[in-house]
Amino acid sequence: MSPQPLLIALVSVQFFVHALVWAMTARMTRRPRGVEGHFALFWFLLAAGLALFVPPWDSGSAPRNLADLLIVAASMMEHRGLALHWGRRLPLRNDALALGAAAAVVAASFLLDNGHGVRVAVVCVGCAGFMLASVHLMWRLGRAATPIFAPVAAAGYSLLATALLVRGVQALLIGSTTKISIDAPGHANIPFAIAVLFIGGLMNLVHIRLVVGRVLHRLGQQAKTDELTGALNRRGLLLQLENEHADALQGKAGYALMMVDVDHFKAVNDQYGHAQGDRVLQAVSASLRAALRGDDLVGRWGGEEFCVLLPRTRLHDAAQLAERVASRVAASGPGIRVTVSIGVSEYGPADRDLQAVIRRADGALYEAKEAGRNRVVTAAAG
Ligand SMILES: Nc1nc2c(ncn2[C@@H]2O[C@H](COP(=O)(O)OP(=O)(O)OP(=O)(O)O)[C@@H](O)[C@H]2O)c(=O)[nH]1
Repeated sequence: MSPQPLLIALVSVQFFVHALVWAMTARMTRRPRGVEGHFALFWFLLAAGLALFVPPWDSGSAPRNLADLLIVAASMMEHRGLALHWGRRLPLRNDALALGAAAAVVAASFLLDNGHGVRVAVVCVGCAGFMLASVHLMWRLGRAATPIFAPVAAAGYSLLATALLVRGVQALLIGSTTKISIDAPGHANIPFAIAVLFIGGLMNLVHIRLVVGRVLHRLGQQAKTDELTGALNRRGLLLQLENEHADALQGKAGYALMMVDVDHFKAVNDQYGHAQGDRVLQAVSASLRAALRGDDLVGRWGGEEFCVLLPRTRLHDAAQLAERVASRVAASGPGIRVTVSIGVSEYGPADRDLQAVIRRADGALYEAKEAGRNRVVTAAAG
């Protein structure tokens, strides 16, 4: 056996292993139709396509036509996976049409015995087309989330697509006399097989980077979000507060804080039950967000207490916003009506640490409760 089929067999086994790993990932994440499932299918189709090149059949035989189609279908699955990653749901019809067109050309070349050149051109142009569509996605949608990775991956895919297009045109022009392809009969093109292995490894790295990045991003979001209300949790809001405070200490614009506490919430729970209480908390959180401005951040501070960060806001304006919040909550919903008490404070130049600003808002909230609830109390910076 010449080293060529052996090398192709090794590359194919390697790609089957990639397929297995992605299939396991899709199973673990329960996303068989998600990005992971698409990548599993991509690697499987590619590995199966390559496996068909291993036996030393003559170029133009049916298995090789099938291999070409499998490789084009693999590119389609990869493109669909990448599109899903960036939140695009592609109409399957378009891809099926592209694949159908490729199948028709391959079948025609097979029936007319037009041989090697046309088939190679179909594979190259088909794969390059899907790759260029992926480049478009990476550039348009991926850059915002990963400003370095997406352009680098897009550049890599563009290079590969260009090489494939050049090869496709060349195969058409030179026809079956070309000796570059892995299935050129009797031709041991070891560097080509090694290049396929190497490029495959890089593509798998792209897939791993995308999926791991997304999982980490989702975990990061979950760690900062309150599950019940969808607002930031205490940790998430504290991180933002610390940033805002650090900016204020460096002389940038100050900020104001609101501590918002639902009045007599224990009575709501006692009277209507915990589940209804939960719904009231969700409604209060939604009212807070609806009453505030785009930059303001709402966090659930604990239990039935919310904290709101108002960047670049002075005490007077914060107090007006707090009145708006209180009336919005009191007027909200056809369900159980509740009121809130609000303590407001602002950053002052003497506040070396964030806790001082929080303590003042807490103190003002306590005063609002003491004064009879359903009101706003402000605490000026010392
Ligand atoms: N349903 C529900 N209740 C909660 C949750 N977290 C805390 N609570 C309840 O919120 C209530 C808070 O009661 P208190 O601290 O006495 O305050 P309050 O009844 O609102 O009285 P004031 O604040 O003084 O007006 C307790 O009964 C807690 O069990 C939650 O996630 N869901």
